[in-house]
Amino acid sequence: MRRKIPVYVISGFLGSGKTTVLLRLIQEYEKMKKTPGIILNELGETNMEAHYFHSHKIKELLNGCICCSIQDDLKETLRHFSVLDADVLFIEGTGVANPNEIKDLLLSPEFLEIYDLQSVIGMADAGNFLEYNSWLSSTSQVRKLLAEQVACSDLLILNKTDLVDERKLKKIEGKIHGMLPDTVPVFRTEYAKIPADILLRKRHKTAAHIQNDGGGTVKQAHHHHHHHHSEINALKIEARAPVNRTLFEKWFERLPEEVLRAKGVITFKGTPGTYEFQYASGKLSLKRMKEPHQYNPAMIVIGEKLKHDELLTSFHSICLNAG
Ligand SMILES: Nc1nc2c(ncn2[C@@H]2O[C@H](COP(=O)(O)OP(=O)(O)OP(=O)(O)O)[C@@H](O)[C@H]2O)c(=O)[nH]1
Repeated sequence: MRRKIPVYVISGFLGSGKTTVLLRLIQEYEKMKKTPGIILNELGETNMEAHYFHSHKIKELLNGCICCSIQDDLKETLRHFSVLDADVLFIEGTGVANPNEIKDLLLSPEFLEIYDLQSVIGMADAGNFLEYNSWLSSTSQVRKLLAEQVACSDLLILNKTDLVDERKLKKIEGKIHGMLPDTVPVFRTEYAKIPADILLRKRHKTAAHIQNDGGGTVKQAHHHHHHHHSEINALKIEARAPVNRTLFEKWFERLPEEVLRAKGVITFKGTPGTYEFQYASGKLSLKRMKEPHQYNPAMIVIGEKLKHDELLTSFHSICLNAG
């Protein structure tokens, strides 16, 4: 019989550090001379981070969430990966995915024969955790989603600890412990730096999630899952010409609060090269790209009840027409 493929599921809210930890997981497997397979799911229609993964066995599932609208695509992809020569499979859901759905699929009779779920690695963003959990500054949709993502973790990484002080970290840990069983370890990290043996350990106890019907066949436990992200969506904005850098940065400072995340690739007037950028935890970071790439400058903006027309108009007028 073929050896089961170990699988890690990476979960966590928008911008919490899932891709950062995924790149660490890939590195660890490459050190062991093993070939990782990756399933990457994005809410937006384009993956603006494809250059991180160009030499890997990767399947991108775009424009929807594998926990609901494109779950059939995930099933198809899992069938396809099972015949490929990958030593391990990493699944990164969108920042609004309910990881229970992915977990249940992996534990269903069809995939239980092929895959061996090692761990659901949950990422929490210390920079935003209290705000996203507060009824004063967040919606019930976001709060429920966060709680579900945390509760489903086999390992919880409290990331971005550089963005908050010790007092706040203790408060966040208190909340997280209240959402998790005592057996689930919580680790503080910056840029998801965590020892490999802690990260890669098999933590998922499959038996806890399945029932044996006594006749030798394994039945999936029945969960009632909820989708808490119907109002969180993505918008692609193309930058048809190089933009004024100062105005570009100002545009991010003035974004409406419903914008939770953005990422993309941009060129600036009077500056050579192409820049990749990330907007997460309310902060914009820019980095000049070293390698040649295949992108037309554009960004994916993600948020709750985004006003598409307003964002498009403001971006085009501020960035393209002025300066
Ligand atoms: N300050 C700080 N920034 C971090 C840390 N970890 C990751 N980041 C940055 O936060 C941004 C988002 O990180 P990602 O790893 O892309 O987050 P993600 O969860 O994959 O984001 P989504 O694409 O929204 O799902 C990037 O600019 C990272 O470099 C950290 O510990 N501290």
